[in-house]
Amino acid sequence: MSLLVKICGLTTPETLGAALDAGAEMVGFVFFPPSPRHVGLTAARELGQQAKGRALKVALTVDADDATFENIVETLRPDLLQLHGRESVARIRDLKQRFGLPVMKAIAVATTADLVPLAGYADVCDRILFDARAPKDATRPGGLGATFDWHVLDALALDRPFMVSGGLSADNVAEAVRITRAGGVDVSSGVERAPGVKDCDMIRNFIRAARAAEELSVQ
Ligand SMILES: O=C(O)c1ccccc1N[C@@H]1O[C@H](COP(=O)(O)O)[C@@H](O)[C@H]1O
Repeated sequence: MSLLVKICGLTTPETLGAALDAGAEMVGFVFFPPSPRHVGLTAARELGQQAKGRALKVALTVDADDATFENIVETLRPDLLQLHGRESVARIRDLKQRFGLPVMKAIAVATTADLVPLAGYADVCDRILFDARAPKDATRPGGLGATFDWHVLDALALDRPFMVSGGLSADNVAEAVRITRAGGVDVSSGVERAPGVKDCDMIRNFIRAARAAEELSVQ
């Protein structure tokens, strides 16, 4: 199966256009006010219209309430909800029932102990995202450009599609795919000039590097 590439934290028509033109399968929009990539609802509506039918639109939230989800669903019309907080299995079940959308749960990883809750989440989620665990004093649980030890996933047995993220860039994406055997990769900081400032060339380079990794892995 081909590798899915997700470019996350897009905030402008130009950078979204670069991701779409370069063939990203998923484009992510961050709805988390403390993030430098946070998008308001008006921008989300416009970016959503631009991406419609060209890539899956992913709404990233962190422990959001129902009213926030209602606004996001109404404006962005997401194809996938990425839950990047401490959402419980019960909360995810409720969200899936309420909005009828597939869910990708982010699991914060530093050691193999972080994989313990996975079984419960795998039961209810459509996809899992393994991301680097943020430091305790971080202002956000992701989007920090930090990697984790990909070998933590060595013994992974998961009956759900999964992606990896955390500090990926054009320079390390091939190695991340080789070690984790992930079906998808997700990047934000690694295609930015400064936090929240995406760079079109870096987006294109990342997607090119991910495609090269894909070719190596099928040989
Ligand atoms: O991007 C953010 O600001 C963000 C905020 C809150 C939760 C997650 C966030 N980003 C996601 O984190 C991973 C890894 O990002 P990076 O490539 O290391 O910068 C990715 O899924 C981002 O979309």
